[in-house]
Amino acid sequence: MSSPAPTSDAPTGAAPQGAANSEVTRVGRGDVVIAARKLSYWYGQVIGVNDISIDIGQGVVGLLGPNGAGKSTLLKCLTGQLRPATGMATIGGQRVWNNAQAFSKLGFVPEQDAFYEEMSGRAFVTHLTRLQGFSKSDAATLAEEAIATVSLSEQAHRPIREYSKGMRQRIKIAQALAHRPRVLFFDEPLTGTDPVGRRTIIDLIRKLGDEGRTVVVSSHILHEVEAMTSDIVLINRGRVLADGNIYRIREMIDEHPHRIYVECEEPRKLASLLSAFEDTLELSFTERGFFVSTSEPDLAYSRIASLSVEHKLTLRALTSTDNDLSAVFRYLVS
Ligand SMILES: Nc1ncnc2c1ncn2[C@@H]1O[C@H](COP(=O)(O)OP(=O)(O)OP(=O)(O)O)[C@@H](O)[C@H]1O
Repeated sequence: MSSPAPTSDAPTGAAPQGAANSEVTRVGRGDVVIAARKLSYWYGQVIGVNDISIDIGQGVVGLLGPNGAGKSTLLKCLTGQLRPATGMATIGGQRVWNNAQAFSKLGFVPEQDAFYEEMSGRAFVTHLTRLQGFSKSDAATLAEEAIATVSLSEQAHRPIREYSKGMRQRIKIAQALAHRPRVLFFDEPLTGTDPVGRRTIIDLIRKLGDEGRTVVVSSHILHEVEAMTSDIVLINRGRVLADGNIYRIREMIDEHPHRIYVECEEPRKLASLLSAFEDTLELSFTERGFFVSTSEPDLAYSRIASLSVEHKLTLRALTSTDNDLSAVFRYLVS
């Protein structure tokens, strides 16, 4: 599996003027690629993001915060989809808002699906690549490469309406990669994926970061972000918690029981297998699955995956609720 090589016009550049450096959160390696200064956005009276100043270099950077923290709003401001109410965002030193040139340097994987369901995956990626200004044949070649990178070549002729959730995520990733941007944004890329799809996407994101791209990934699940990077920005109520030390956060989260939601064949059987372990603190059932509280989240995730394989209990969902993370954030900001 290979991913397209980045184009040569690598965007690096000076951060915009505005805030004193002491107020600026710095993440990622090397030169500043993405910069925001005093960035704010409101939805009427509701704060989306509030006075964010950040410099982001190369590699994978996790944007971590509970639901409603402002992650999607920040990503939309950084990618030029929303015009900030105040402040500005740049990529490679170029203002992002209303700037087609900056736009062609980035790839965006949105949280929501926005597909033409009848279109094949191949046609979807090719058409969007053409919109970046490539000729028909170049767009077709680039699309094919990107589709191979996400291991969907054999399913690319099928209409998207037939795709599973994981395949939909992967075809969205292919459209973001096809024009070979140096800068990529993923909004909650693991939502609804099964354990195998999750692993594939995590590995791909890590690889893109290792290749020297700047990859910003939002998530409300620490466990997921940690699997991709230790370079993490904490965001809550529209603000960056610059003083959030990730190791301390990890300790605090470990002190709180971690709640995992599982859907599988025969949920009661899997739950009863899990109940034998000391770190399983509580089990509660829903119509289609169950919640398990554990004091050892890392262990519990791998145990659930291996027990379901061993006992042939196909997993349909394995997600973390963000209750524990919200509790830690409330503690941090109070
Ligand atoms: N279109 C909208 N209209 C009004 N308020 C909005 C809109 N989009 C987001 N908000 C509000 O802005 C705040 C930040 O939301 P945002 O979606 O950026 O957070 P998030 O961290 O991405 O959360 P989630 O993972 O739940 O999407 C929240 O209070 C949210 O309710």
